[in-house]
Amino acid sequence: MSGYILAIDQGTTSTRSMIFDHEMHIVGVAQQEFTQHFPDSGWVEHDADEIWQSVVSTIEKAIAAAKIRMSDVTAIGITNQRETVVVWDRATGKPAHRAIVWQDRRTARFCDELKQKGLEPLFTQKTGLLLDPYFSGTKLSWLLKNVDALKARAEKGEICFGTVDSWLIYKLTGGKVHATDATNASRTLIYDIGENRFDDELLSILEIPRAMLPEVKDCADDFGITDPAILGAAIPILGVAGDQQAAVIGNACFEPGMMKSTYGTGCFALLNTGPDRVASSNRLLTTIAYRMNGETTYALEGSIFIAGAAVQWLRDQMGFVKVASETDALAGKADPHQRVYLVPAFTGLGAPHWDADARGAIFGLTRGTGPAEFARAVLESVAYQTHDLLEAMKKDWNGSASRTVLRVDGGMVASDWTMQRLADILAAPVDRPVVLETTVLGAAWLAGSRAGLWPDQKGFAATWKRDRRFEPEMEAGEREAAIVGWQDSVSRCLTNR
Ligand SMILES: Nc1ncnc2c1ncn2[C@@H]1O[C@H](COP(=O)(O)OP(=O)(O)O)[C@@H](O)[C@H]1O
Ligand SMILES: O=P(O)(O)OC[C@H](O)CO
Repeated sequence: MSGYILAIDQGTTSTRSMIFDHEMHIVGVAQQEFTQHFPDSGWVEHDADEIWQSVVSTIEKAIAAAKIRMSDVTAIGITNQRETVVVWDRATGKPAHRAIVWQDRRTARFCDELKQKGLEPLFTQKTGLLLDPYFSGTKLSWLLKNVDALKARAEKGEICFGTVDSWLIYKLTGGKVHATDATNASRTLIYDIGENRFDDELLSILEIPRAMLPEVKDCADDFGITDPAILGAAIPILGVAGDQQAAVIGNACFEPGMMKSTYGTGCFALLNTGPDRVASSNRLLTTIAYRMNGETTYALEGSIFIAGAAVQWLRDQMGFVKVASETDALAGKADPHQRVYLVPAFTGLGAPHWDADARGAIFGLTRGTGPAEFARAVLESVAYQTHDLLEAMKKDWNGSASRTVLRVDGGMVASDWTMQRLADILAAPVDRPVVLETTVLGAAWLAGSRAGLWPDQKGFAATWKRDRRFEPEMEAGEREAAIVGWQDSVSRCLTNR
């Protein structure tokens, strides 16, 4: 059977479009970075129009690279940076403000105020999230309070709110569809993940008009048809998921107890808990892993804000390496007798600490410490942070996570040294798949299976292939001492103890 799938991965720093053939092989790729705006300390914004242009341009280039025509594409899947807030004029499609990015901390004080009013348990019980600026709700509330006339216009239905997926669906369909999927909705802080609907009580607390919200659909669903005036063909959009959830799907973590961890800019570990909505007692998030055929599958999530970004810091700010891949060999040369720890709290700490005011620090420096020890500390910090997440997951989920093999993906898993250290620190095997582009594969599978072109869930899971399993090799005493040193370092950085 012929027919191609176009998958769009709209990430935090770049947009990627990929064309897959009917055998699920990648036959065309295009990637484009776009501008990061930092208008104030802790603020991060994107130009939604620039994002849209990057999507159109990478689609065209990917189509050209695959040597096909747009009309050869059977269906489109979209995956995206989550939580980022876009508001636009329903009639003209013009953004009403720059998008406020998930990393933006401007609503930290507002979150504190809501916590002081004792509202966090209510938000957590309904949304599975915490009152942290990371999520969309308080950012949207900020826009409604600070952009002239926005609230009045939103109440009249003239303004649309959406995460980046909604924005792209709206643009691709020529303004005909204002929708999102359940995974993206589950990150907004206004969506009740048990009832599967936006919640009036939370909307009222955050003063968000219902008239501006998108329709929420399953991940494999009908999200409209592209406007031929834009891409030259009318193609159905059949799959949508937030990028970390798409990685769960792409890594075929369909069974309860299966877990993936993605190492890109940040690191996000998700444990499939099946139809059970597990409430965390250890500051993890409860979120929607996917919703298919109206049935919700939940996950426990641990979110780490800085993973590969620390490697970029080593390269760009410290100048210790020229390219990220050099860190692998450099870390291997580090003096085994020095115990140097980097706590990469550059933008605060995420799970399980949720300390927006914590800042990074390095411990254990000696006269002999050099670039190799820094490189090792950077790569190890990823392993230690994952360890902390998994410990929290074990406590939350009857110890079952301890029996799980971790499936990994993302740019950083190319580093063998990091993957070996991860297995050592976790004292558990780590499986690296052949296809590292699991996020985009997940979005493609949602669309491809809905189109009847790709295998069903079981058939797709059977195609997952391991590139390499990293088995733990570190001696138990050494591991325990290393973890104690890490935990001591983290405790010295926390401001919310
Ligand atoms: N060989 C490597 N060793 C360590 N880190 C790497 C390596 N290759 C890429 N990275 C890191 O991985 C990140 C890129 O991964 P990617 O999955 O593309 O991220 P994102 O989707 O968040 O932009 C960068 O932060 C980069 O520093
Ligand atoms: O775009 P990424 O890969 O950095 O992922 C961002 C996450 O979705 C934020 O929650």
